[in-house]
Amino acid sequence: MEQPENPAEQPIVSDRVIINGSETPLTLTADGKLRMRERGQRCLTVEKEVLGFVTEGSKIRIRAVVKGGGAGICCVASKGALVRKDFVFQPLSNDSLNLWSQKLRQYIDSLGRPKRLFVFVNPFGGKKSASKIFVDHVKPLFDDANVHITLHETQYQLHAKEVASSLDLSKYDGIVCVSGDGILVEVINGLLEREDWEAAIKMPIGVVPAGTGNGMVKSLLDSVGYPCTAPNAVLTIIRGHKRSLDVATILQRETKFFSILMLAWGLVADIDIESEKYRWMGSARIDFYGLQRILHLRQYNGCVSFVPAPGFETYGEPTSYPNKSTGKPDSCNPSEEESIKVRHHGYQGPNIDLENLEWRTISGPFVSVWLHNVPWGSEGTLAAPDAKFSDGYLDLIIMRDCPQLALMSLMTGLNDGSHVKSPHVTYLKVKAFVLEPGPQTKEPTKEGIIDSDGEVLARGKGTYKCDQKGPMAYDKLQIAVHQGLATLFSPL
Ligand SMILES: Nc1ncnc2c1ncn2[C@@H]1O[C@H](COP(=O)(O)OP(=O)(O)OP(=O)(O)O)[C@@H](O)[C@H]1O
Repeated sequence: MEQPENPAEQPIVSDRVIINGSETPLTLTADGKLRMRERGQRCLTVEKEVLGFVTEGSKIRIRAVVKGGGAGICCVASKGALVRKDFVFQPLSNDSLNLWSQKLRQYIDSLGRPKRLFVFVNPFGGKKSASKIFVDHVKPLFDDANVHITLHETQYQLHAKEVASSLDLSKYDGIVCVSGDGILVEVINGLLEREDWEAAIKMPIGVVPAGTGNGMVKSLLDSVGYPCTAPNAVLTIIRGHKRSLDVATILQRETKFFSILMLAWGLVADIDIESEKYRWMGSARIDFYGLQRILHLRQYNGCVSFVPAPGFETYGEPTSYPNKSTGKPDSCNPSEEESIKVRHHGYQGPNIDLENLEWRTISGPFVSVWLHNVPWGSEGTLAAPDAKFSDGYLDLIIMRDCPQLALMSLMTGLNDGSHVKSPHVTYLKVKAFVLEPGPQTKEPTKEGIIDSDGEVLARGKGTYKCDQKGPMAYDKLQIAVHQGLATLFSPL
């Protein structure tokens, strides 16, 4: 037989086997291609298409996912629905069976895929469909890939954070959240409050979309053109590729919160949080309440300061570090038990000398101030089209003023990211940020809401449900980014 010149195409094992009753050559090459000649040449890319395999007596069953439609399984395109398909072959001898089994195992093991996963399922997230998604998609695919899973259903708010803060991580190769972004944020915060946070935060985390806001998994899958579906998310985790993710530390005096998605103040926060009173409308509540907010547009006094990323140094006016005195007492400080007090054993935020950086400032009034770590805020909101997972910067989207009609068309541009091109929008990247929120311009007795990753951080005076204080006061807060601190399972 002619030997290929390319070392990647060298056979690891090659033998005649029986497929569908006929004897045929089967080869596994060093580049992980499984080539079979059964009614024409066929080829499976192990890395992409093979979930796992089992030996059944004298046969080997390969569990794979291939592009739907049957034909052309060679080199499956990255887009398009994948379907589960088994390929069964029978080696001609016991020695051959053992060799195939050994070489396939070795090849799959060399891919560094996770074998033991801790899986959170939030049965109450989104449309309460996480348990069904787990049974229909998550468990079957992990079983096919021989991944051992430890299931944990969250029973109350902050349960996932509590578990992540004390979990024996040596038993797992990753943590999976079958949920929305809320559980993912809890897990990150739980890992970072551990004494061993430096090792703990390296634990890869996967997300399977099952919430209302699935911005992180949408951002991951969309970055390679995959639709945001549960099977695509599970396949991503099985394949075991990883990427790092920036983590932003939001700090206000004694209180901190670790954010991986966004921070909003003004219009976006008001729509997100105040529209909760229309929850009975389903997802239409955002459009309905958004329109109301635009028709009765609010502007907020205040000021934002930031350390711009290279290339954005001309935005705003120069200023000095605006958060030198963080110890000042505050009359509207939240109660003890509501505060996320600084924990001296956990992660304390990035080690950046903020005082000696070049700060710039923009003064209000503002319609909206929005910071984003990843492109998608939810499955339908491409909030920050240029955001990168681990560039060490947050994308800052500011709107100071905007005519109502322009604002309406701008809001519809949120689903394709075109809003950032509007002349009413300032779009830049920052390394650190200080927000000094003020009251509404037309109603100075009323303040606003600050929202991060779906959590209300602060509710100012006269806001919706302002008797329920958030963990922070409606006052100056600081954000600094730690480049690539967390790790996610990612398609590439
Ligand atoms: N058993 C439970 N009952 C009530 N709330 C829970 C439970 N388990 C988790 N939670 C809370 O549900 C919140 C939302 O979780 P999840 O990430 O699944 O969805 P989401 O898209 O962020 O939010 P939404 O609830 O709007 O779907 C989390 O903040 C979490 O603390």
